[in-house]
Amino acid sequence: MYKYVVEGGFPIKGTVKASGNKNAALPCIAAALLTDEQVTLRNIPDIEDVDVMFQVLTRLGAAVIPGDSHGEYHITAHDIKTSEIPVDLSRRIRASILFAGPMVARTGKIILPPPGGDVIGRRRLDTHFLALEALGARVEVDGVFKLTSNRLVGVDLFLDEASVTATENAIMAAVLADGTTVIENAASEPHVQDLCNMLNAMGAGISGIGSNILTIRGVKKLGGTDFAISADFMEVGSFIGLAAVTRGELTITDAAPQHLKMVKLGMAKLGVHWETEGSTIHVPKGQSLRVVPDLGGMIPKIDDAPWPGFPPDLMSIIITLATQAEGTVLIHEKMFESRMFFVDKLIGMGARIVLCDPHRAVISGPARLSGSELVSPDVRAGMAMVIAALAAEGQSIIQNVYQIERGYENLASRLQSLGANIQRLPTG
Ligand SMILES: CC(=O)N[C@H]1[C@@H](OP(=O)(O)OP(=O)(O)OC[C@H]2O[C@@H](n3ccc(=O)[nH]c3=O)[C@H](O)[C@@H]2O)O[C@H](CO)[C@@H](O)[C@@H]1O
Ligand SMILES: C=C(OP(=O)(O)O)C(=O)O
Repeated sequence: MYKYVVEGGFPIKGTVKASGNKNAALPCIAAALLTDEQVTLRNIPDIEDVDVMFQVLTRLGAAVIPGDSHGEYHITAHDIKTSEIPVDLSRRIRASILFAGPMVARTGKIILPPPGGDVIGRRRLDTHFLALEALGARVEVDGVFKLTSNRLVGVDLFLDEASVTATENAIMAAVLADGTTVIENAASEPHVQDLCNMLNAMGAGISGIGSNILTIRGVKKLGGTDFAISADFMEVGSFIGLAAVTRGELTITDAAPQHLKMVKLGMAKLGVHWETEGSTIHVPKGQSLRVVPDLGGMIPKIDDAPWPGFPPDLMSIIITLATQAEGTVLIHEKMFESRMFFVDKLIGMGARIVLCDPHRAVISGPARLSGSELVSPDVRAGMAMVIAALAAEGQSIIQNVYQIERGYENLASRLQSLGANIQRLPTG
């Protein structure tokens, strides 16, 4: 168990390379189960969630061998020895649900203890099972989820919500089904697109990638591939937020700016700007953060939505940013029920926030923040606390950093290389 000890109040400065997208790496790792040939994945981030996914793959019988370069892994799922996902691993991450689609498609069976993950509200799994049932899987729920199937058959699916991981599970089952599947109201985030592109490189027949209607022509067999994960736009957005609140100067390379169009619009409402050159983003120093009112001087709103809307995983970051911007803004988190509760910690540091209900907060800034004792409830609130601590005067101690490091690669050392005063120390 580790904690961060942070001395705030200093601008960050330097260059950082964006890591691979966690939410793309996780389904792509699970998708390696869909073939008995070798799959090489590149740009896989070195984070806790990936480590757990690899442990599950290994327990299922796959070989996972690190390659020569950072983030490169060779995975071969030649023989799958068991259909049971170990309970200790399943409950550590939400993404363990991503084994459902590939295991049912490849072996016709999975026994999956309830997945774990962030404490950000009820996280329904209904869409996953409705989709897999429609494709021909039998679902039994008895403490664990047991899915079995003799044959998956292509079907027309209209998802009851554009769930990211449910779409990914449906895709991974449909690629090996008999016939054609059409998924309407599909999620289309960059990570869903990465998964589809990887599967097509393995021989799958997916069209409509990037839209909310996917057509999947089932094939008999998939082969190996060599595929690079795209940049983590949640990490990039977090680093931009950090540079802006500390009035620092930051260059982010390999940042996939094409994934940040709505983030740019959202952050511009708080006066944050950056420049783009190719795949590099440059955040200029000393930005004056100021809320830009809507027409007629009205209070603006920043709200999240499925892609291409403002990403829910950056709401905690933008809340912290808003505490440092002059003016008033409404933040409306529509997708998760409990993601906003961490704002009481920011209020404790001096932020001026009215939490209207679990989904809406009115924030007036700028507020002077003071260092505090904090516990990270989830990966993004944890990162938001790190950002607040680096903007605050004095020392903060952040506990439960496991919940941050499951999504941010080598965070403390990368922040140190940007001049941040942050130490990662054992608790106790
Ligand atoms: C491993 C992974 O990829 N995790 C991501 C994935 O989780 P995950 O796939 O679990 O999230 P879902 O897309 O299923 O749903 C997220 C939340 O949004 C709500 N919802 C969803 C779709 C919709 O049209 N309307 C709506 O309100 C759901 O009820 C739920 O509360 O997508 C989430 C939403 O981008 C991200 O926060 C997670 O980081
Ligand atoms: C909620 C998140 O992750 P997960 O779905 O893996 O819990 C996140 O990345 O913000």
